[in-house]
Amino acid sequence: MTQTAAIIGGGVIGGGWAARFLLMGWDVRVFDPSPDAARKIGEVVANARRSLPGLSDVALPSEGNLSFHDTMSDAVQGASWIQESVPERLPLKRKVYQVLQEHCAHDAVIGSSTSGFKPSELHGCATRPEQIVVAHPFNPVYLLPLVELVPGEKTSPAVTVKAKEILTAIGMHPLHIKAEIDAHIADRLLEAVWREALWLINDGIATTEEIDDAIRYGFGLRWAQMGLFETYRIAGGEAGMRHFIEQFGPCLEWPWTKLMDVPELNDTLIDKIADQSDAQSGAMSIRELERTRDDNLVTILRGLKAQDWGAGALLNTQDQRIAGKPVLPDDLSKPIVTVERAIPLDWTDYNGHMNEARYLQAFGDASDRMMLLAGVDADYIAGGASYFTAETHIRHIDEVHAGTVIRVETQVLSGSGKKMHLFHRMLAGDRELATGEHMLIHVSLETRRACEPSAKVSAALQQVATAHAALPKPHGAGKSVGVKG
Ligand SMILES: NC(=O)C1=CN([C@@H]2O[C@H](COP(=O)(O)OP(=O)(O)OC[C@H]3O[C@@H](n4cnc5c(N)ncnc54)[C@H](O)[C@@H]3O)[C@@H](O)[C@H]2O)C=CC1
Ligand SMILES: C[N+](C)(C)CC(=O)CC(=O)[O-]
Repeated sequence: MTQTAAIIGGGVIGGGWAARFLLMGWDVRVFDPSPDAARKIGEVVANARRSLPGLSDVALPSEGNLSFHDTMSDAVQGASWIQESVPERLPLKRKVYQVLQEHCAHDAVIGSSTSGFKPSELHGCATRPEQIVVAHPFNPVYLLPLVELVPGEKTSPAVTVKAKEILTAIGMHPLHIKAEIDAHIADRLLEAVWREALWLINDGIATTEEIDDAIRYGFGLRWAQMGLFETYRIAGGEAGMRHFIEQFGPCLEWPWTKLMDVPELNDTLIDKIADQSDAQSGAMSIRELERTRDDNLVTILRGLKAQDWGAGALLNTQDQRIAGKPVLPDDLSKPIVTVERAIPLDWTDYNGHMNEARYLQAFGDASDRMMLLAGVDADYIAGGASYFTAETHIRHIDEVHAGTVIRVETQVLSGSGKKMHLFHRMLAGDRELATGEHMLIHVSLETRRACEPSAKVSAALQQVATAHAALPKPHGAGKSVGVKG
């Protein structure tokens, strides 16, 4: 059954939550008194639609239904998750809980996006504090998986468990923070960097652009994949963390930072920062900057996916959860769907459509899936045998663009002996985009020479090939590159 999330406050963060829930198949009900809320959320959801589905190598659930409501009482109807993302003002947040708890389900999770308030501060005079937990996300919520999950003393442990389950199911990484502190973990770290950056501008040492360059050409890249401690462990050389601390620990007592001192945010400093930021980035609109940010994040995240590391490993686990266990379909009277996915942003090229290399990647993924369905899984490969592709013929029939959901249907032309002869058709709906004919040979990973597959794999392939032999020979099968005239 489709689940429902209520979004209370649909600004930058509420819009991001709405987009993530929606694209993960939830119905989303929004309450925000601003007349601009529907337009703004529409724009955030449009950004999410072009970026999020391509992070996954399998098809996401069908998108849920987005609706806007005039009252909070209406918005929370049927919601099992309620996310409060109203402005960072404690009396306002407390008032919101009072109103929504009069109308929401008692077993719904109420998450707060608060960047800085502790859950016990939010609990204040709530009717049922046990329902309320801090769920602090990062912008853009639809791409970044981290959510700091901070239960308060009065939060029910069952709510924390349910919150973890739901956040994991929508592709997030709930980081359970056991102690309540102002600004949780990440904003405490970010604020230290932000404070130093303000000093550097105030003192005329660096501009906004120079500070951003210092981050994005250097340690920002490192932090995307290993964080602070693993990075510094490596920086200690072979002696690791102990040597690193010996060498750089004393610097903490030197005047490298301005510590807790904050520059006065007077008009002069605010004008200086805003003017420098305009000079640095003013040529692009916020929406253009968002799209550039999203393109870059998708590329980084997909790179981490290939390494099965950090946030990329999380995405791979999510894909496996969605795809389920590979089993041959009962009905073999038609080709097998071996790939169903959205085209990622980084698969397109200077012609504005999917690059030719990615057709091979999609067909390669289809062959991998067929191998898995036949029983050639990680254990089989670790046992010393696999398939190598010996020959490929791709026909490019129609263009395909980022975000389009494609499907590859695979017909097994032959599966006897050492050969696996596959014919893949790539489609978007009924539109044929490409075909790929592939000959794979079963090999011993020890000798690197052809050998017979196991009896189990052989039988599975034979079963499919026999059933598929009743299908018409696919158009284009057995063709070489055509030369007309
Ligand atoms: N902007 C950011 O980078 C991040 C913000 N947060 C947190 O998310 C929360 C929201 O922040 P933003 O989205 O940035 O603010 P925002 O100003 O973009 O959005 C707030 C939205 O709440 C609406 N609103 C005001 N009163 C309301 C009410 N009584 N009921 C329902 N909606 C109401 C406003 O119309 C507005 O659309 C804050 O607690 C903030 O600390 C968390 C992570 C990052
Ligand atoms: C600036 N901020 C405190 C609202 C930032 C956050 O809370 C998280 C983020 O996305 O950086």
